[in-house]
Amino acid sequence: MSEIAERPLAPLRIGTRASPLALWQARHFLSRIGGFCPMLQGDTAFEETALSTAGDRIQDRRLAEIGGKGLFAKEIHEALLDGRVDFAVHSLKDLETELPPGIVLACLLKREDARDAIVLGPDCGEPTRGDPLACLPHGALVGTASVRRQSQLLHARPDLRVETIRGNVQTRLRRLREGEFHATLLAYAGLKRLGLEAEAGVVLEAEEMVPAAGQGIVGITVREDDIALRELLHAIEDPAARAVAAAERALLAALDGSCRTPIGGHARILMDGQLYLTGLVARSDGSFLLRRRVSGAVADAERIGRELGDSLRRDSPADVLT
Ligand SMILES: NCc1[nH]cc(CCC(=O)O)c1CC(=O)O
Repeated sequence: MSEIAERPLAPLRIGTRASPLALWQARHFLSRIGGFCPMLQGDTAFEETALSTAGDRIQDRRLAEIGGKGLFAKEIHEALLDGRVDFAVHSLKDLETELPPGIVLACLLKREDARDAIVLGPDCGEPTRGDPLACLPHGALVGTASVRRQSQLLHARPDLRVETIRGNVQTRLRRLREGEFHATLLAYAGLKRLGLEAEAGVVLEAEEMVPAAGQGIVGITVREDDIALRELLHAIEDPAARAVAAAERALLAALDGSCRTPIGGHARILMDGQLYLTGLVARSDGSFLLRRRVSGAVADAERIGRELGDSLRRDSPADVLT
């Protein structure tokens, strides 16, 4: 056994990004684990390390331009592998599908609402019943850095204009209030966790705006050889979150799009016990959009995801998935 593997269980060192949302998620996880394991309750059980990542430092460009999701996790993976932290808490949607050797996704927490919400600025209409996008005036400027949200918006409403806006949730809301944009789209899960759900003007159904794979799920990574911690984390994992995440992440991996490809993936387990997976591939400008829904046994989640990904890939024009 390595030195790292022989350390006592407490204090556990937790690695997280420094944003308010990341810190909320880290503390939420700590309360879950403390509730399960009395030895890990209270302030002395954990040490929190807020890690600054390249994704957080570079704020003026689209993620797609600067290298995508890996930017958030790279420094966190390194801290894990060096033994500076024992586990790391992530928004699953920001975590690449293929983790570096030696790191495993040991635990997924129960999913928060996976839908996207429209946050309306001062110049927008009131949300109405019926068409959820009707609150956006003709030609409205929508701020988002997500090609997935952009493509689906423009497909439904070609009159809209989209401009890149990044930064954490609070920064985006401030810029919206200052009148830089008519509206922005954010994950409803993030708003709820920050106590900002009242900001959501309209919550879009997953069929209207297919969420990102893993949206609303918090995932915990650990070193592969940390068997004791993996067992503990396995015990608090939400099996439904594991199944839907497996389907959505297999879909994403099979599509193998670049980080510039708009891809959506959303799975649910319904009352009949079956897993339903919606996948989406689009062109950023909305001129092509393909959405497909399949279902199957929960135990086959990964295969369902892979097969849907393959089928979407087969039926998409060559320029979309390059
Ligand atoms: N890419 C940033 C990010 N990563 C996770 C969330 C929200 C929380 C979640 O999806 O679990 C957000 C903010 C957003 O997309 O509005």
